[in-house]
Amino acid sequence: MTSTVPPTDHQGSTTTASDGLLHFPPSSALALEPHLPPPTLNPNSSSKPGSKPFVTLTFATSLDSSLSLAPGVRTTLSGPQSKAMTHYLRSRHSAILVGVGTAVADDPGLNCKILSPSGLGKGVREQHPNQPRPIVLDPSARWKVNERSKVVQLARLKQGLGPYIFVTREGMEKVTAERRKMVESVGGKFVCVESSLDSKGEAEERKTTGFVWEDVLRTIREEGLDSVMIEGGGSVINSLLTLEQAGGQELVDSVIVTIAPTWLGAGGVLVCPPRAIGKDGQPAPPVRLRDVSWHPLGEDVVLCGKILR
Ligand SMILES: NC(=O)C1=CN([C@@H]2O[C@H](COP(=O)(O)OP(=O)(O)OC[C@H]3O[C@@H](n4cnc5c(N)ncnc54)[C@H](OP(=O)(O)O)[C@@H]3O)[C@@H](O)[C@H]2O)C=CC1
Ligand SMILES: Nc1nc(O)c(N)c(N[C@@H]2O[C@H](COP(=O)(O)O)[C@@H](O)[C@H]2O)n1
Repeated sequence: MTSTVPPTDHQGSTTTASDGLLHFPPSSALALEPHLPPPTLNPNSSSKPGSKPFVTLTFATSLDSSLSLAPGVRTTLSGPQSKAMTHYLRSRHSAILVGVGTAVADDPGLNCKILSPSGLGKGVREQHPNQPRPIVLDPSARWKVNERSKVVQLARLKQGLGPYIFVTREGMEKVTAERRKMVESVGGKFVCVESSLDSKGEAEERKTTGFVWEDVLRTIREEGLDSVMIEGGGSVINSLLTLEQAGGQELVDSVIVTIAPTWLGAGGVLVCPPRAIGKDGQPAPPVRLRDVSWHPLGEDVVLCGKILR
C-alpha cells in the first residue's frame, strides 16, 4: 500500500490519514524494546525449526478484565496510540495467533497497518513491509473462511499474509477442496497440528482440551516462524495462563497488556484464569508478573512484564 498523502508528524503523533496507516513514534517503540523478540529474529525470515518461538501474550482489556462486551461482539478498547502500538508489535513478530472464537466473532484483518519507517521523512506513506503470518487455532475446522473474510481480502490486496489455519487430523478431513484452494490462493494453508497426546495414547483427552500448547508452538517453529504474538481471545489466553500457573511449561516470554479506562460490565469475555491453591491449602493468585513497566499511551496504559516463575 503506497500513497502520496502528506506524512504525519512523526515526533509523537499517531494521527491516522485516509489511507488508514498508523504511526508509532520511535521514542515509544524504544521503551518496548526489552519486551520484544530479539532484533536478530527477523520477522520475515524463514528460520530453521528449533525449540519454541518467542511468545508474546498481548491483548487489550477493560478495568473489569473484559476483552469484549459479549462473546461475538467486536469491541474497541484501544485508543489510537495503543492501537498503533499493537500494530507496531505486529511488525515485530513473525506470526499473530488468535483462536477460532475470535476469527468468527471479529472477522479480524490480522495485518500490520504501521507506516513503513523507510518512507517517513521522504513524504511517502507506505505500509510496513513486515507483515505477520496470521494463525487461527481451529481444531475442528469450523471457521467458514471465505473470499469475504477480511484476512483473505487483505492478503489478496497484498496488505497482509494469507492465514495458516491450525487444525487436528480429524479437522483436516472436514476441509473441503474448494476452501483449501481458496486459502492457498492467497498464500495461506491448513496446517495439521500433530498431537503429542496421540503418541502417548491420550487421544481422547485431546478431544476435550483443545490443542496442547507445546504442539502448537512446535508447529509454528516447524513452519519457520520464530516469534508469535498471541492476541486472544478469552479461552486462548486463559488456557495459556492456566498452564503458566501449573508451572511445568514456560511458554510465554513477554506479556504486553493495554488497559483501557472503561468498564465493560458483566457478561463480557473475561481474562480470568482459575485461582490457584497455595501450599497452605488456601486460595492463591494464579499468575503474577515481574520486571513490570507501565507506559501511558493516550488515555490507555500499556503494562509490560514477564511471568514470575
Ligand atoms: N481485546 C482484545 O485484545 C481481544 C479481544 N478478543 C475477543 O475475544 C472474544 C473471543 O474469545 P473466545 O470466544 O474465548 O474465543 P477464542 O478466540 O479464545 O477461541 C477459542 C477457541 O479456540 C480453539 N482452541 C484450540 N486450542 C485451544 C486451546 N489450547 N485453548 C483454548 N482454545 C483453543 C477452540 O476451538 P473449538 O471450540 O473449535 O475446539 C476454542 O473454542 C471475541 O469477542 C473477541 O472480540 C479477541 C482477541 C483480542
Ligand atoms: N489491541 C487491541 N485493542 C482492541 O481494542 C481490540 N479490540 C483488539 N482486538 C484484537 O485485534 C483484532 C482485530 O484486528 P484487526 O484490526 O481487524 O486487524 C481482534 O480480532 C482481536 O484479536 N486488540
